[in-house]
Amino acid sequence: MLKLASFLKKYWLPAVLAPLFMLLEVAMDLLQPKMMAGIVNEGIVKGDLGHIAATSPKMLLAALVGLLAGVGCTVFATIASQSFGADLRQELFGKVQALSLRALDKFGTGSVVTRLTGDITQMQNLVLLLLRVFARNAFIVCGSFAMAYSISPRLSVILLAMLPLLAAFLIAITRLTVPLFSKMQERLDRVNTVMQENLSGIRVVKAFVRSAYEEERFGRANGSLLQASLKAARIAALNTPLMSIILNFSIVAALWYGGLLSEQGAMSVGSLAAFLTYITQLLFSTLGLGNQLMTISRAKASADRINELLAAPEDKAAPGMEPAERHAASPAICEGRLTFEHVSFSYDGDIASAVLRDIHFTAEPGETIGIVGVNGSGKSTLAALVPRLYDATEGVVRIDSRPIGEIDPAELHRHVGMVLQQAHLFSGTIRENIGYGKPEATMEEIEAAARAAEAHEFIAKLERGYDTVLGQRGVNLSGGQKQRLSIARTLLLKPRIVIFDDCTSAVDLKTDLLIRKSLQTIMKDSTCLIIGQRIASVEAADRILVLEDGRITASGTHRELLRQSGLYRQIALSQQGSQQGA
Ligand SMILES: Nc1ncnc2c1ncn2[C@@H]1O[C@H](COP(=O)(O)OP(=O)(O)OP(=O)(O)O)[C@@H](O)[C@H]1O
Repeated sequence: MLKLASFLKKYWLPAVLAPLFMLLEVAMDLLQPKMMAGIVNEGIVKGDLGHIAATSPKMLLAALVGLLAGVGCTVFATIASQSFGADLRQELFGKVQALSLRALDKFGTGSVVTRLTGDITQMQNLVLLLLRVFARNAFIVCGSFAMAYSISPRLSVILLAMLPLLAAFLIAITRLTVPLFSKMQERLDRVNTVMQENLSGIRVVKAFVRSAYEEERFGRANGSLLQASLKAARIAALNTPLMSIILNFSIVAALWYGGLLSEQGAMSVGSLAAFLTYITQLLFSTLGLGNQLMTISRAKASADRINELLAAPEDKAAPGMEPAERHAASPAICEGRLTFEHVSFSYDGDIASAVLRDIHFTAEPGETIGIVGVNGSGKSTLAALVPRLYDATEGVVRIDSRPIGEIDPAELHRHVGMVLQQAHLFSGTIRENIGYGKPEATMEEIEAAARAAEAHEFIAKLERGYDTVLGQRGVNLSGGQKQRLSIARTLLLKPRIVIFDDCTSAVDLKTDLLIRKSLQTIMKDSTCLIIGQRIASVEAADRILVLEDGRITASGTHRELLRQSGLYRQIALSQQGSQQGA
């Protein structure tokens, strides 16, 4: 938890002022019983009305100062905790952007979302609590003990005897609750995952009339969260009564002794009343501290989860090289020669379960390489290694003879463009979406990229053209239109190496042909990898690689492969009818 405290450094002033104001408020509160004792002893018992008249305005002033100090504390504590939460959220979001896909796969989206929202809110609440209520209770405990001690040291020492017992109890309950709160947050991850899957796949759910099943699935996740919450709550519920027993026991002992002293005339009634007020305050504030310990336990579980995400491996970190060194050591990609040197890859890092094995080929600058293979043969995985979405488990991927691990990530991404199978668009205008990778692009550049991707025609037909606002994930476009926009987005960057990962699967064959023709012109100097289910998408490539079970089993031109590769011939024959039909 202390690691995260560094996020509070920037807001040290409000973080210091808040408890100071609270200290002032508590001091004012603690003065009241003492002044009241004076009124009882001097004013009421001795009938000194002047004393009452002189003390009353002081009590009012103390109350007013206490009130203002309380407001000040709330304002500063809110500034510090909200700013702390906002910075932590920003940092964590930045971290998520930098995380390797392997790490993201491990955490899962639901868990990342819970950490970014629920866990950070827990931490934010903790800071607010520590600066206000916890500080108040801690000051009251110390202050009321000091005041009680100033009235009767002998009586106060009895209260001290309870401390070891109380400490042992609080340590035990914290040990019990932290793992339970961690479990609660994990179950919350599951609830978020189910919710996200449902919302992003709501069309499938409706098409398959599976709402009832989805509700049941959500109910299971929700029920298991409830169970974990109740278990934690049951333990936490023991906190107050057990602490009350310990505290009340010691207070009864102090009172019994206080009564004796008063009877013997060793203690005045007013002092005994003030002493009682102080130890009652002490009792409530200690109970408050105990309850707040539950919030701290919960925040500790959240802090561990946030730290786990902050410590997760980042993308593109070349082993043994600092980013600055990498940058200095990284000349610009100039030719765009792409080499896979005996590359194998496994998603879980275990070579025994590799999905790519011994991939070895070179794509020369300006060359177009087609990659075909059945579903699951490893085509998209191979493509993902080029922009380092994943790193090769064995072997090396090189660009212009340099291992890609040594190329500055920004440089790599500037020169490697990728159009993914799933066209993912963002809410915003069409213009913003095409210009996503180059926000400074002119309208002419955007339009040229859209024309090359055969998207200009349909955009021009829209009422607001390039200023048409897309819904979340481009929901108001057809699948083929989305794919064309995502092709335009990549073409705008004019990358040296460009990968088209089956990105025209939803485009009709005629448009696919037009796109490929314009690509041949616009990308003639770039190295292209075209992954395609359709032979028509790759047949014009300079060379085609056939991928089977993660291995390259044949390589050649369309004509050569028709003769040499049984699988290629099979795929080509199976598509002949549909192509002729088109
Ligand atoms: N994120 C992932 N984690 C673990 N395994 C994965 C992941 N993505 C893909 N795989 C596995 O890797 C293998 C290759 O998948 P890949 O997506 O590269 O195939 P593909 O040839 O592109 O398939 P398709 O033609 O269906 O797109 C498959 O067996 C798949 O189950």
